[in-house]
Amino acid sequence: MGIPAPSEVCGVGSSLARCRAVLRWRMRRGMREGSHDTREDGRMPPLLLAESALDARFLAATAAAAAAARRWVGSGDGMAVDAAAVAAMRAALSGVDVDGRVLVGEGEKDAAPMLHLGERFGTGAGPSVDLAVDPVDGTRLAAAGLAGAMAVMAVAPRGALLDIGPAHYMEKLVSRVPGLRIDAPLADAVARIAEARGIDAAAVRVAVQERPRNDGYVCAARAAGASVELFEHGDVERCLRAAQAGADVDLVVGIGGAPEGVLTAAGVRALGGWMQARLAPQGADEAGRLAASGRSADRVHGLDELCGDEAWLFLTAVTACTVAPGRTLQPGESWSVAPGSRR
Ligand SMILES: O=P(O)(O)OC[C@H]1O[C@](O)(COP(=O)(O)O)[C@@H](O)[C@@H]1O
Repeated sequence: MGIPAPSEVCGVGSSLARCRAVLRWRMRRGMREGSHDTREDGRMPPLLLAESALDARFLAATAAAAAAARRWVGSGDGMAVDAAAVAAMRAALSGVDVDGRVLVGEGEKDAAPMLHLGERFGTGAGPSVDLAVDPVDGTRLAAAGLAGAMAVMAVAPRGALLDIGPAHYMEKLVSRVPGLRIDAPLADAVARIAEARGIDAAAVRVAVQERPRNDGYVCAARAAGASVELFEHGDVERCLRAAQAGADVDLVVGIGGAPEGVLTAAGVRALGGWMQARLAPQGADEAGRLAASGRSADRVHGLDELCGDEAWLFLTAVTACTVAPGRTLQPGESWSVAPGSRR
């Protein structure tokens, strides 16, 4: 693993101290300013978004999407929520000084307006980046005027994000406690969390998206003695919380959206959390497309494969979102997590 980039959680703009830290870091890594060439070892150079204020541009893109979507909060019209967010996000991304590619997007799954897979964005100047994006995670929450909707994206060096291809669904396990295995009985995870926190299994809080496909996780968590929170939408918000100490949730587990899984990984990694995932096709069509694309639903992906170690997460609340213990973003408020923000 490389030397972690100096970074901070939240906020647009760089402090003088942060700029000095970036310079020191770059000198240690021996990098030339503005260089995006492949290094001698064949790896891409680090993605230094903050030093060129590109982080602010990406955060502005989620802010623009959220602002446009807010017009439709409570309207009952989820398509309008998504369409407004997508148009605003696309416009905001067009002028960013990157050679950008949408690698992971959502629209096809819900037949919603979308940023297309493979779509290019940016001016072409600057670093080559890949994007995992959900213009609004929690579209139906926003349409119903409920909390938990956000405009969100992960940005990483080209090739660093897991290319999920035609996958729509993914099994996820997210926690603050390292070493949990998605292919082990859920009782093991509950026991390890209880041990790590010095609490009884009954005090371990597991969040599961309420879907028939997730009934088995609910039964297993309850059988292990844990307490289960069922939620309707918005697994990104809960996964981010589960990755942080002191949160109201210890573990998020179950099958949810695959794109959300990839962009969640960027935040989980940067916050020092733990995540494993595997593609989980729902139905023969998705399974067939996955197999035809050469992807396996058996393979367990850790954070290295999901997002690498240089991915950023950017988000803006469409409706109120609690992204960290004691940190509720009000509509329009933004938050970013830079690589190495571990705390
Ligand atoms: O609603 P489905 O099809 O079960 O998919 C689950 C996914 O949908 C969501 O609940 C909402 O996502 P969108 O608002 O982007 O549609 C995600 O949080 C979750 O990962």
